[in-house]
Amino acid sequence: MSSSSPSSPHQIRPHPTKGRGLYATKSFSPGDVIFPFTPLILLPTVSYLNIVCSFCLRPGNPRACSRCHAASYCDATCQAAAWKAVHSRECKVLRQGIKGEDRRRRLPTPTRALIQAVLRKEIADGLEDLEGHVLEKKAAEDDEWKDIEIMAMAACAFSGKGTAEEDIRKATEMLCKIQNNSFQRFDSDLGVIGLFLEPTLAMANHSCIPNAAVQFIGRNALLIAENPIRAGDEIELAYTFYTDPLPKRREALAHYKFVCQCLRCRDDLNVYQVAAISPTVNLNSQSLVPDVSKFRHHPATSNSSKQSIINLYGESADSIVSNLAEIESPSERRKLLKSEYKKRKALVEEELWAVTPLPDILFRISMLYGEEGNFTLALPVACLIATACDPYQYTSPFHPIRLSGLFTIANFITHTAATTAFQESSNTPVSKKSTLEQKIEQSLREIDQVSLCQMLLIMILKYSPDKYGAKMDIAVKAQALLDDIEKLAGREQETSLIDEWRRNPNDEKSQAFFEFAVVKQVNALACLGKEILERDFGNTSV
Ligand SMILES: C[S@@+](CC[C@H](N)C(=O)[O-])C[C@H]1O[C@@H](n2cnc3c(N)ncnc32)[C@H](O)[C@@H]1O
Repeated sequence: MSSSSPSSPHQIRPHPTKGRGLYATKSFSPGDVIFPFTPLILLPTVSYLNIVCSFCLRPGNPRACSRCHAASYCDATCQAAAWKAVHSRECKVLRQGIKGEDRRRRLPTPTRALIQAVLRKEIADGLEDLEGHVLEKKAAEDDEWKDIEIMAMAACAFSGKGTAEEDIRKATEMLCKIQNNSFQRFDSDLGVIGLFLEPTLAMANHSCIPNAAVQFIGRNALLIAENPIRAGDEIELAYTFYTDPLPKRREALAHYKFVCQCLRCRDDLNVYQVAAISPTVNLNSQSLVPDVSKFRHHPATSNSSKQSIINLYGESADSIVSNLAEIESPSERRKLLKSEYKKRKALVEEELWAVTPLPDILFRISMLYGEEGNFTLALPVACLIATACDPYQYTSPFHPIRLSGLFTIANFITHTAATTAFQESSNTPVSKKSTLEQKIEQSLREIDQVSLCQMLLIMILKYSPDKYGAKMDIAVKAQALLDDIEKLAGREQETSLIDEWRRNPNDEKSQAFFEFAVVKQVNALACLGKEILERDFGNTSV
């Protein structure tokens, strides 16, 4: 573990109850990059070995190493860098002693990480001081320990460094440390694509109300402030989905061998109660949240009947997400989503949209409409997520999921704008008999969709971290779309208003413009999203 220099923005110190902890040595505002970390170990997970570069983890069409076929690279630069870092030794090992490419590819990710640690002294040294809870895990003698032993034996056998009792003991110890201190390397499009370990970053302890988060750019992990952090504050991250209900969080944290004592856990606070006390609520004045003052007084913060409904119907989205991943047919996925949505009818009726698993169900529904090319339905559901789910789950407008929500809306608008803007605008009012689709199309025709899309993309850039933002996937995608929009002719008036808002967002005129052009329109679409859900997923017919 690198010791912190006097100018370092973070410092490792003993913590009274959590071992050691990572502390800030200066203050940070939400969205600030505290520090960029370069990995000691970085590996794609098995299922992504052919999809992401084994060195920088960027998705694409990487070419497999012609010797071992068990690592792939974007280009010669990444391949050369990986070769120097670890692959020259790993490649030999992955080639030797086992026949058949498929088996090599299927070595579990922790075993491959362990092989790297066994082969390279620098990696083993980097793991030395980390907490692995080895004795507790060994004493449990459960399936987890049996798996650890099997993986350790496999890594020793593969690496050819000896399979004596002492070698295996050392390997189990390193594996426990790898497991207890790794991060899941997340990609905004693909989800979890790899394993990332850096010993100083690994000093950050867990909280279900974290004040910082990790975002990845290529090989590096950026530690980003989510809440205001003062010099001397402990920097805390979430090791698990902090919007899951308490029992599920406890289960997920059990293998880290501690019971979380944060306020969310201690008082079993619901998502609205945590949002109400968040120090970042006031930053939402330039966001899709229509009335920031109401935020702190959501009915579910005090109404006991709403709280009981949350306790009864709130649950983790894990099984829904994994069941959906198994189903290829969109119509079968629709059936499953319908049955899951209906099970949470009580949450819907009480408008408790931010309670897990409802946001995940809505997200999948919106993606399904998108996949089916039904963007007029996908867009309002995405607007509902961005206004009624995301701001409560992630109160900081800098949070990557908030940015991703903005991008999803902007992306759907590029489709709806193309289809609705050029249709003849009908002067006949929308009668009660009009289908919901007609009503939405009519609403879309009344919106300046291009300006809305442009402003959402500008918001993404504004909320991306200053120095590194331009390299983040989401900011790169937003900038590319923005460049296309800026090429459109005949938008001088709109462009001048948007430029003025961009320069002086807090100016009264700019605020009114933002309220009208963005907040009002997205929230109106979100209301239509509720009607869509009721019609397609809430009724009784399948
Ligand atoms: C990634 S390490 C964090 C650094 C660790 N505190 C150390 O001294 O090495 C994870 C371990 O830290 C401890 N830990 C993390 N968060 C904690 C919390 N909220 N309460 C108690 N212990 C915690 C647990 O022992 C856990 O297995």
